[in-house]
Amino acid sequence: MDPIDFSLYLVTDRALLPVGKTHLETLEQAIIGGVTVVQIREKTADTAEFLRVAQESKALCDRYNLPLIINDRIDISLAVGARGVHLGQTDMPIDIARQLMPTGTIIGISCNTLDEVRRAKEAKADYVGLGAVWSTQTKKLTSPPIGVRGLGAMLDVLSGSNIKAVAIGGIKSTNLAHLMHGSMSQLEECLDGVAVVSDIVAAPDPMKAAQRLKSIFRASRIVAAKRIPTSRDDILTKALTIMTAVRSLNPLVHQMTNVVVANQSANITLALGASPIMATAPEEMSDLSKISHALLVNIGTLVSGSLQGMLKAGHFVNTARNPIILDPVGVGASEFRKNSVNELLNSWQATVIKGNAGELAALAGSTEAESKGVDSLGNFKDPALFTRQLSRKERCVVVLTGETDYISDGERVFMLKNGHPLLGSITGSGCVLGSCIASYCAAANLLASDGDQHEGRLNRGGDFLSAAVGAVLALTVASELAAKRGDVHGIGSFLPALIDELSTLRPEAIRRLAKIEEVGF
Ligand SMILES: Cc1ncc(COP(=O)(O)OP(=O)(O)O)c(N)n1
Ligand SMILES: Cc1ncsc1CCOP(=O)(O)O
Repeated sequence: MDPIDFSLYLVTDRALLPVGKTHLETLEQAIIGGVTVVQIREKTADTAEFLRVAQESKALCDRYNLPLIINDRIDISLAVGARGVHLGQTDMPIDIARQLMPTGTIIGISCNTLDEVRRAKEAKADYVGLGAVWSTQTKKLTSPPIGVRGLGAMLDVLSGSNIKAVAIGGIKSTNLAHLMHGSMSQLEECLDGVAVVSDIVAAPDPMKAAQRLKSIFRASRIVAAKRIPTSRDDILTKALTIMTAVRSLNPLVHQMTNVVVANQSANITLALGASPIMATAPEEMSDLSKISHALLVNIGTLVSGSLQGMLKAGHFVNTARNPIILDPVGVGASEFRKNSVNELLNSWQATVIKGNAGELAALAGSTEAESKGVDSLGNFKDPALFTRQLSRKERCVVVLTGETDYISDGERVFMLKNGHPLLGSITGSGCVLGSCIASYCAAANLLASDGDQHEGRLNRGGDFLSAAVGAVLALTVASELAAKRGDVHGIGSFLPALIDELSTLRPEAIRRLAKIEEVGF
């Protein structure tokens, strides 16, 4: 028998059908739209009704040569000759189900924890349904959603096995690209498919809904496979091209930052040649995402209201395919900050995460480097390796700041040694670096060709590694030039001099002064 294509797995729910639509017409429309496998899920029907729905659905699926799976009930699956059964953790164990079902029957199981995934692997399930990823109106959840990052950890457990993995719970065309990008395993294995209920079943046009999901799924898998090779000199040249583009394109950089640094962040952004807009109200996030070119999210003085704005803003910015820079300031200082960053990263995909050793350790759940409030105490034994691993885990560029800065896209790691002690002595130097990275990423994204696979993208495919390198070089080289000036006598006179130096900084100065090396492994 042909292997099942799990790409777009429709799970039915007749209770969600719009008024006037029948189960069979919706199912047929969804199949025409591109569903690749169907599961009949009947949680309240009695046996006779479940059997009738299953038989009718099987006849329809046969007409389109599509595999049918039955939720929970081995007897109904056998009765209609379905291709398989989907079991829950408290249903029939997989080994007994195998004995009862004909050879070749597909057996899937729902998994909500890493242990459940490990057990499904041992029991040789054919596939696992991982979730719920996000909250959903379709089912009353008994445990919290696992989020895209939880999914990635589950895919790590399945690495190297033949078990297929589909995600389920709250999946819609508006969050599918983020799901596909953010959930990849450390070895870059993607989900085999997505199981969807309401986004198709409750849609006014189930055919269009299925088409849209399918096209985003396909595009996301192609985008995931792409890589841009870059050498040390290449990256410097690209970083300087982006620096020039910031001035010529004058991107609008939306910054949701903390109250301590808002003013200097706005001035530094202007000095680079970009334009700042500092706004936090959730009500204006949709409008701002249409006019801005990048978003900076800095949690330095986070309150519940601003978190809501950040959650919304990120969602709209991913949809607009613009970059998001996350600065998890002092994330290790409180449970509120930790939970908030977790929620942010499960709600949208960051393009760059920047932080000091203490912050990035807290974000990664490592105890190697500790923090005192927003300051870092100590560093990692191998900062380059840590940066690369975090970048792979979070599926974005990571900038680890310190006396030496490390920047990685999960493949390569660059080590940058520019800067002056005065930069570390003013408040918010890390935060203004976030503004620089956001401005450079905005320009890099504008420079990128949009590509044809745009539906699967969370940005235009800009070179964000070079952008981050360029931004760090701009700020640190400018700090060296500012510190040398005769009118700088301490931190009070340093900040305006830094802003001046940034506004006149030229690519040639960076090329001459840059201390950048690629770290080999
Ligand atoms: C593919 C897929 N994954 C998960 C489920 C959840 O099924 P459900 O019957 O609602 O719950 P459990 O009893 O399995 O936890 C599904 N139907 N399909
Ligand atoms: C059956 C199931 N299992 C986990 S979440 C869920 C419901 C998913 O429905 P929707 O796709 O409408 O969020």
